[in-house]
Amino acid sequence: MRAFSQLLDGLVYTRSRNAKLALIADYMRDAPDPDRGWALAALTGDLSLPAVKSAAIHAIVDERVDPMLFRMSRDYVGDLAETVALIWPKRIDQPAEIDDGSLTLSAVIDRLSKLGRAEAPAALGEMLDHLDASGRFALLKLATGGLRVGISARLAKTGFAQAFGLDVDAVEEVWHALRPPYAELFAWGQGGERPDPRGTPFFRPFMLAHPLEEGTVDLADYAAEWKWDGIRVQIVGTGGDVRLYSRAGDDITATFPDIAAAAQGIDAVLDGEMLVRGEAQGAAEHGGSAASFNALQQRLGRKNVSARMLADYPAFVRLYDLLIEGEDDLREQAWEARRARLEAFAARLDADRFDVSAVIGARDFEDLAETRAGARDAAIEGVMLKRRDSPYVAGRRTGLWYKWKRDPLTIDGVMMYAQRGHGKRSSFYSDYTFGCWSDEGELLPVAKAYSGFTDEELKWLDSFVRNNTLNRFGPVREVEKKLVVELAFDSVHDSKRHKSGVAMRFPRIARIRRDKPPEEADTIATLRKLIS
Ligand SMILES: Nc1ncnc2c1ncn2[C@@H]1O[C@H](COP(=O)(O)OP(=O)(O)OP(=O)(O)O)[C@@H](O)[C@H]1O
Repeated sequence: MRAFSQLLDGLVYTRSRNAKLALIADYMRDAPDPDRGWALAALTGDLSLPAVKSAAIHAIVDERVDPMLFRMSRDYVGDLAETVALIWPKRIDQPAEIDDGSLTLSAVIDRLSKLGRAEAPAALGEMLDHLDASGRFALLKLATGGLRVGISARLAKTGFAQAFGLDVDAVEEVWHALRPPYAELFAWGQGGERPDPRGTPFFRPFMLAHPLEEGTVDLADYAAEWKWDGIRVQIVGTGGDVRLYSRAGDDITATFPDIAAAAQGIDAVLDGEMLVRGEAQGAAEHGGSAASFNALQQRLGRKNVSARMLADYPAFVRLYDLLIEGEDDLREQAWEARRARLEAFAARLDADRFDVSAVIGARDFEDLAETRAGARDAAIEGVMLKRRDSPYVAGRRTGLWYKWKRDPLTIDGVMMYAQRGHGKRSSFYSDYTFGCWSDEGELLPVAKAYSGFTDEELKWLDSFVRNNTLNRFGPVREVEKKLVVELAFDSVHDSKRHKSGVAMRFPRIARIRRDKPPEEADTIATLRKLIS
């Protein structure tokens, strides 16, 4: 437990990605089994323990900690686990160094996984008594579920891979077939056999695209498809089971039971875009019948999907690649060959739930550019270009796939609030909230933007904020409503969370409009007209 808690401490206090990786790799190399496997599960978010409710922690706190001290520290520290770890009192009969190293991470996990609700406070109290402050922090983080120490699952896997000289994508490939504490994975790292995930539906890392910055491609070498505005999904069917994986490799089968059911029985790995049926604005001309991202968003992140949801927002997948069919791994083959196999395969699937992303017919690049410029379908984000002879490779490989996004939408907003940034920007007011005018003539926030300006402009914006502050509340400054900025964004949607009723996707600053008076900034009504 001591080594694990030191690792968490290190991760909390380290900003640099490489330093974090080194900490994880060192730990993975040196810690004993099965502790390091449990640690890996905790770091990747794959450890599922019955979370101890914060009520249980409050119960032990009431019993053991001075309430005044708790309240003050909580206000100061914020996080419950961190607060309790800090102020937990030692008993008088205890030696100064409580954590003698005998309490292992595995023992803690075992204990937590069997903990009943009634016994939780006493058992936690007893464990806390045996740990130092870092250990207590680690224990309480594990107990409350979710470490939140600023690392992603991918970073944890990369650290593991680095420790044993493995390729992280190769680790990703077998990951979903294994369960914590990943004995087979560590055996592989130490020179053993690569775990064989056959018979288990498991995720393969996705092929990604580079932006087509400038220049053109020859359409004799590249095929063009629309870039659909949904979420990437991999459908894996083996041994009668079907799993759906997101871009990050998360299992999203439970969120899309309609798709999983329709894919039942396939023996293949398919790649495509999850969308929701509907007629997005202008859809018909491009094979359409997809709603905008707004509709899909209603389905995302849900575990228990009601029948109503399924009926109101029916999902379907627009397929664009076939990685594996039966025993045939097609990834080494050319895109064109895979595409032919995909079309034949998809013809056997339920047409309500699956279609194939059409190849855009264009005479040449200019013709394609014209078609792209004229595309009004709100479910389209731009164009994808795929080299006809390219294999399917994980990650972004120059020259194989390009994304060529549509020009962004723009609107003029007025700066309302500003906050300091992070890291290199922590001494600048670099994070801004912008508003547009309501029908009643009130300025309402519509977007937060922190990018799109040069270093020079940042300095200018920072001093604008400092010289035009009306009020301060906490870290936020309210500024005089007089600076107009042109905001670029990818799309705009209805939003119940914002008073303005709208939310933008990927807003950024396109231009500072010092020439424009705030009264002439755009209205929310204008913004609403751009809702897709
Ligand atoms: N026809 C298509 N072929 C491949 N990818 C597509 C297609 N239509 C939409 N996409 C989406 O585009 C993404 C490819 O772009 P990229 O590799 O840059 O990923 P990204 O970082 O998610 O990009 P972005 O944030 O620009 O959508 C895929 O992850 C996928 O979700």
